[in-house]
Amino acid sequence: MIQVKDLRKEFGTKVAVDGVTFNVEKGEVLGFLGPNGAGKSTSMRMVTGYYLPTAGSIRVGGIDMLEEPEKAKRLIGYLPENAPLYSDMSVSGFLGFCAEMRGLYGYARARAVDKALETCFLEPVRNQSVDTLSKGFRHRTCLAQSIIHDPEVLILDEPTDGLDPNQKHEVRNLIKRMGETKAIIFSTHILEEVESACSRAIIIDRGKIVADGTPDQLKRRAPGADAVRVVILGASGAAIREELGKISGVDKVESTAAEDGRFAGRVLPSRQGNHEGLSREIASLAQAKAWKVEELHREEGRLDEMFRALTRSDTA
Ligand SMILES: Nc1ncnc2c1ncn2[C@@H]1O[C@H](COP(=O)(O)OP(=O)(O)OP(=O)(O)O)[C@@H](O)[C@H]1O
Repeated sequence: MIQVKDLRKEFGTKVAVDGVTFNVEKGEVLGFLGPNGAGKSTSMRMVTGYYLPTAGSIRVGGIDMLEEPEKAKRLIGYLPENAPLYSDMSVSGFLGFCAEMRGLYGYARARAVDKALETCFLEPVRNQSVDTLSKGFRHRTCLAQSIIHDPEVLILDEPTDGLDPNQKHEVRNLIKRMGETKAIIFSTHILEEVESACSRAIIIDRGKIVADGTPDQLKRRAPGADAVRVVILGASGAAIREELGKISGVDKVESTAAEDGRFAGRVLPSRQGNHEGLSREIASLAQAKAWKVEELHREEGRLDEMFRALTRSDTA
C-alpha cells in the first residue's frame, strides 16, 4: 500500500533523510522509532506529500506521489506533530467542515462525522466548542479529522504525545484496531508502544534505517538478549564468576554482587551462535561444582537496549 524507495531530503547542506526504503501493507502498523532529529517527521511529511523529496520515490495505493500528488493524498489521513486546532466550532461542526474539505456532503458528510466521533470516543463532547476541549479530547479531535474520509493509509506523527496513560492506552488500542484494515505508520518515542501496537518497527538514526523487524525480532537483536541471570551460592563470588566465564560461547559475566560464598549477576553470550543451551550448561556446571543455584533465568532482549545500541541522541 505504501512503497518508499531511496528517499532522501536535504535542507541546504543538512541531510535529514538519507536513503530510506520500506513498504507497508494493509493490515500492518509500522512503528517509526528514532531519537530526536533522526528524520522521522521529515520522512512522514514526504510520504504525505507535504515535502518534496530531494530524491527517491513514494507510491501510495500504486499511485506515484510525485506525479499525481492530489490523487495519492486522497488515500491518506495525516495527523501532524503538534497539530494546531483553534476553532470556535463545535467538535461535530469542525469534523463536518473537514469532511467537506474531503468532498463529502449531505448524508455522506453526516455519516462520516458520526463514524469519526464514534471511533475516537468523542460522542460526549460532540456539541462542545473545540477551543474549550481538554488536551485529550482535543488530541482525539485531531485524530478524528485525519480519519474523517476513512482513508486506506494513516500517517500519525507522535499520536500519543502529551496524553495521560489512560488516553495513551485508548489511542494505542484504536491504532491497533484501525491497523487491521488500513496501512498505518506512526512515530513514537515510547518503546512499549511499539510492543503493544505495532506489527513491525523501523529504527531510524541520522536519516538512515538501522533496524527493521517485528518487535520480537528487534528484541532478540538487543545486546542483552539471551543473557542468563543467576544467583549462585557455594564458592567465592570471584571463583564462581571465573568458572562461568569459561563456559564456551560466553562473552562476559557481569556481577551485581560477588561476595564470599555468593555470586549474583548476568552471564552474557557472545552475539554469534546458538544460546539455547546456556542455562543448561550453567546448571550442569553448578551441579558438578556442588553449588546451590538460587536463581537461573534467561532474559528476553529489551527494546530499549536495542534502541540505545543502534542510535545516538546527539542529533541537532
Ligand atoms: N524545515 C527544515 N529546515 C531545516 N532543517 C530541518 C527542517 N525540518 C527538519 N530539519 C532538520 O532535519 C533533521 C530531522 O528532523 P525531523 O523533524 O525529521 O526529526 P524527527 O526524527 O522527527 O525528530 P523528533 O523526534 O524530535 O520529532 C533535524 O536535524 C532537523 O533539525
